[in-house]
Amino acid sequence: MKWDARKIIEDELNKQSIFKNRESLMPEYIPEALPHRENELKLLASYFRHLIANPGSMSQRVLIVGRVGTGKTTLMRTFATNLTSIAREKGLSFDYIHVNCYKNRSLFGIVRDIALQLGLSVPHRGLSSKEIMDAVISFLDEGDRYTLIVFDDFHYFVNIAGKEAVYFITRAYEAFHESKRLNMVFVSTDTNIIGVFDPVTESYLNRYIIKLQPYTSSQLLDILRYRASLAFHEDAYDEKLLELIAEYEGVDRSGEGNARHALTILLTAGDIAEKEGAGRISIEHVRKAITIHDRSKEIERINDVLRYSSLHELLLLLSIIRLLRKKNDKEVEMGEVEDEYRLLCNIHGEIPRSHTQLYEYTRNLSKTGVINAVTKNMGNRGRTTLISIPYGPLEELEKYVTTLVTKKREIEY
Ligand SMILES: Nc1ncnc2c1ncn2[C@@H]1O[C@H](COP(=O)(O)OP(=O)(O)OP(=O)(O)O)[C@@H](O)[C@H]1O
Repeated sequence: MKWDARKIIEDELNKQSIFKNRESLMPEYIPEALPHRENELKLLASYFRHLIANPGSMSQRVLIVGRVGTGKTTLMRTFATNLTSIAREKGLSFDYIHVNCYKNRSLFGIVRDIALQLGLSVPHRGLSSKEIMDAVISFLDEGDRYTLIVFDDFHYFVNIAGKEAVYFITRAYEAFHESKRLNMVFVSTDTNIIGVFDPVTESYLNRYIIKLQPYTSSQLLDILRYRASLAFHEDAYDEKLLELIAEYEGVDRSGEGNARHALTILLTAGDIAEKEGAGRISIEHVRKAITIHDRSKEIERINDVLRYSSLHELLLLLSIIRLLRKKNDKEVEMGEVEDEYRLLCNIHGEIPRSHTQLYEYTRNLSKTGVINAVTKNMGNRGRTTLISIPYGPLEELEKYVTTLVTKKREIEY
């Protein structure tokens, strides 16, 4: 038969996909409905009632805690975007700002991000956090504006920026809040985070805390039903598949109660069926997806952490992985990691970062649980940092981090 590129492409394009809207199963998709989070949504509305009823009467601060995949980010985005449109319909100038504290881990980074999201222009250097915050408050005052700032993944900021920086943000209502235009929500997976606030803030937040419980299988089943109806054609799946996933992941069935996991498994099962040209998803496709999911659990965990890492932080991590594999050892020394890192930089045509910067990256990777780093006294050889990675397999991790490096380079160049 004649080899016909056009026909191959056309056949593929004309193939009926089982997906109606694959994107609606992606983690960043914001669904219109959040089954089993109605009460939390009501609670948020009651805490922020003043913003609509009597703007400027108070500055509210709320803490949201819950394990990974319990819907914290989606709940906040849903609440804040709806509140914004209600406020604007009432003629209020209202801004919702979502600060990602993994991406912005320093006080300056966070304050600058708030200013930028409000449309202010802020130089990279030259201004202090206090000066930028002053500019933010003046902007709000002059425009008679109100704002809700959501600090997502706040625990990263706490761990890396330290207590004083937390104090600056959480007590900003005293220093800057005379006008009562700032409202804040702190979101965290760390259920003990309340302990990092100063005593006054802690006792305040204790009254305004919303705890999201991990989902049970029957709750996950409702979520899966809803999301599957958005993502797939009706005849591409059936209830049994969803039940299998819900039972695997439900917190009452020894799963983690993580909606992200459940949705990822459904998406993977759909992808496998699509790749096989099966026309519909089978129980076997779901089983395969669960196996893949089990294998990549650790990688998925660090995926959240590494999403916003800089190119050189990733290159350093890649050096650690490569060296651990090459030496087939359980730990490696910082000095040899730096040599490997310089080698990698050379291969990629990158200028290596300084020792101090690398030390900073190591600290961050260790604090976020991607690596273990301990300083050891080596007798007359002085002190050294020993680095290990307690999960794996490293072969898969290397592939994964290499992909991240490639993607990062594509974005940067
Ligand atoms: N009640 C729900 N209904 C529908 N989808 C949900 C629900 N809860 C969570 N999800 C979905 O599960 C995924 C994870 O949710 P989300 O990112 O909000 O969780 P999270 O608690 O913020 O997790 P992380 O701590 O990892 O940021 C998203 O795709 C979200 O749309």
